[in-house]
Amino acid sequence: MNNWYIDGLQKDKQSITADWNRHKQSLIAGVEVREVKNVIKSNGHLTEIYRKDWQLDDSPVDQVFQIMMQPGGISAWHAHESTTDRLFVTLGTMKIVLYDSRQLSPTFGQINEFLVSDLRPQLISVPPQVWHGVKNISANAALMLNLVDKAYQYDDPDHWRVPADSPAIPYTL
Ligand SMILES: Cc1cn([C@H]2C[C@H](O)[C@@H](COP(=O)(O)OP(=O)(O)O[C@H]3O[C@@H](C)C(=O)[C@@H](O)[C@H]3O)O2)c(=O)[nH]c1=O
Repeated sequence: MNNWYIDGLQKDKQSITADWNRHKQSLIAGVEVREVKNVIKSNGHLTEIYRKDWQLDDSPVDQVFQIMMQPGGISAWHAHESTTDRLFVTLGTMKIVLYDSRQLSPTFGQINEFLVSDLRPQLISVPPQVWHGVKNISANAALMLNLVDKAYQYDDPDHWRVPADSPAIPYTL
């Protein structure tokens, strides 16, 4: 009997698996995710960030840079014609959202949403031409590394943007 139902109620769908992995979201074509476990040490912990032998993608690491984001800070939407980003949150918790606008892609129109944190580290490889946006959902400043396969070209940045509230991307950060 559901005589206790009220307007607008919704039943939860599965969000997590029995071993605490996020219920499978099918990845946008070309996106790779590598979950990393923190190695607890007597004086803190150690976290691997990138290894070539993880074979996440075929391209090298040409540059590594770090972004510090204020609490609640949003940096969106970005895309690169030929550069692969590999995003790794080293401090805090960030929401990383991807959108596939590639018309010939098998995952055209798809959104991927990741909650990434130093508590549960992940390396996310974002292929070229996939839109991405990030939001610091922590109460403190967050740090994110980007390990790119083509170093930043000061005189000709491989960087396209649309505003964070662009109706062209069906997601509100
Ligand atoms: C990437 C980069 C930027 N810059 C300069 C350019 C600019 O004046 C300033 C800020 O750079 P951006 O506008 O690219 O930063 P931002 O808008 O925060 O974009 C960054 O955010 C994330 C989510 C991405 O995906 C990245 O590709 C990255 O470019 O720093 C460098 O000097 N060296 C670099 O390697």
